[in-house]
Amino acid sequence: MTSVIRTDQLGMKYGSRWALSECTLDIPAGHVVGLVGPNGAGKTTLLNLAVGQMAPTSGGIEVLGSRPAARPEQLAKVGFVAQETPTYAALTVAEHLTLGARLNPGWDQAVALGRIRQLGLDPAQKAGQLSGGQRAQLALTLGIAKRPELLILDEPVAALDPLARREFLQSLMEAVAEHEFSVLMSSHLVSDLERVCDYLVMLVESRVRVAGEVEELLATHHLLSGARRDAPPAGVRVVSASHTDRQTTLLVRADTPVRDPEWTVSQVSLEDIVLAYMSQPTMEVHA
Ligand SMILES: Nc1ncnc2c1ncn2[C@@H]1O[C@H](COP(=O)(O)OP(=O)(O)OP(=O)(O)O)[C@@H](O)[C@H]1O
Repeated sequence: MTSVIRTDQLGMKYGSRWALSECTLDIPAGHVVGLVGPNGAGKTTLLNLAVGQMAPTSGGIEVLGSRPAARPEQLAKVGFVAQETPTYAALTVAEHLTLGARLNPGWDQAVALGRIRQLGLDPAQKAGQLSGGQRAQLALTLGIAKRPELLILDEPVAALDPLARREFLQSLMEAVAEHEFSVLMSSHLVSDLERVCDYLVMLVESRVRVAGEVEELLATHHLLSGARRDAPPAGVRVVSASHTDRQTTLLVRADTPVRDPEWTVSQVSLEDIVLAYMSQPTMEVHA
């Protein structure tokens, strides 16, 4: 299967500090990938490496089969909406589209105009006078009208209110359904990602903590509760554990169903999984 992003022991160091280390990933095409992790985990660093804005300190990265930004054809295949959805305050909406058309060989003006009309944006309005949500939608329009194979978005909804976030993600999903491109999107808002992503990559303290298809992550993680004890059931890896005087609760990864009568097994949400990995950066592994 084609990979959109493949990294091998990828590392990036600023001064003496690793912002990303030993990052090995192979993300198949055709997914909406959520990139999550606490502040400073290395998400923006990974995205900037993926768009070729900087070169890695160690290891390798391939995006759509070549080195990021290696050739104009490769640049044309990757759209990027950087953090804080950058637009030019002094340019009108229409001028942004003109600029997009000039800079991108695969530019689809019909798609761009259709989206602007659908969003109710005034082509004559300057980007500096748009609301945060409208600016984000304009930046997304530029990314989509480029007709990329992979669209990378760095925290695109961070500054938006819940309604604007929903509208933004809705437009993104409509565009994905219509044009069939892959998406890699970082966000802190796991509940939003849960609605739109079918693949998750989680970074904690500059390392990949977990990566995989959401469906598989949900199928292989469980919440176990039972009488207080220290030992988990056989064959599970404990991701996080909490105890009261009488009860133990474990979030575990298990490749086969847990059928131990001593434990009550419940389903977990993606948010439960993310929070468990975040709260226990050094995961214990039990045989
Ligand atoms: N230009 C830079 N110079 C020095 N250190 C940097 C630079 N950019 C990032 N860092 C450091 O690298 C680490 C990873 O930063 P990065 O921005 O990739 O994290 P992030 O996961 O995107 O964080 P956030 O969620 O807060 O945006 C942090 O410790 C940060 O301080």
